[in-house]
Amino acid sequence: MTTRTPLMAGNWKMNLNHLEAIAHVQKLAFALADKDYDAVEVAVLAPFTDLRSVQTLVDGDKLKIKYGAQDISAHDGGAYTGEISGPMLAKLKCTYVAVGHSERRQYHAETDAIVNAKVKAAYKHGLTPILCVGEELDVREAGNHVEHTLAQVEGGLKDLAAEQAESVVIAYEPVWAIGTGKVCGADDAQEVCAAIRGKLAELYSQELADKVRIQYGGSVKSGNVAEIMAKPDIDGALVGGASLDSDEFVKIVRFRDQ
Ligand SMILES: O=C(CO)COP(=O)(O)O
Repeated sequence: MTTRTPLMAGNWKMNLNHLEAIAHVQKLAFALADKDYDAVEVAVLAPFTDLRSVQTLVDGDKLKIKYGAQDISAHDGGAYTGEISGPMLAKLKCTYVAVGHSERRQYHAETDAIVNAKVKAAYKHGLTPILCVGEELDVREAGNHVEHTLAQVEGGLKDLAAEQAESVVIAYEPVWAIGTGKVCGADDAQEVCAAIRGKLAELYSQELADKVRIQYGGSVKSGNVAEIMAKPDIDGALVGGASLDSDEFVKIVRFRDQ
């Protein structure tokens, strides 16, 4: 049985300017410094305009906090107004990049083919994609949530070699639980996360599936994180709203202390 280090990542979405980002990361670093948090990996997914400031702080103070972006262009460079490329993110030493977040799928019409191209762009430039998947409410109500989510996993990883896929992070984020306060029950989240691991075993191997970290995201808070993290196939959380409050995010990172 492989041991997977939990990954607790804050997705700031379109919040915190670069000055607020510096203050926020400083608070996180201070609050996490008094105790060894090696057992949990902590990351922030910041707006593009914050990344240089976050990099300077993390490098300068040798912080263990990892950082990354919330999107990546499928293209390496050129006439793509408003886009940010993999080489640009790599130059800023980003570790992670979220790909296929439901808000990108919904508001920017990202299809599985686009998401797949972005996953490949991330690997091409040494970034680890956090591939976001999950169903809308009507899909869950129709009982098709597992099938729908697994199709997104398969589409996102299409033609990806095992050497790459073994380091992917998959975030299961049921759309109806995002920003709504409606957390998916821990057993329901486990059901889908276990199915995702099963799909990875089918696509690659059980050994690879056992290595991949699968996060849950959707209204995660300090009050529900321990129950979610107790599930065998859930290896971390992708936290939106609650990651903007440094005290609350620190409590989430320290879910084991509860
Ligand atoms: O979308 C999310 C993280 O990517 C979840 O957002 P909330 O934690 O605000 O529900």
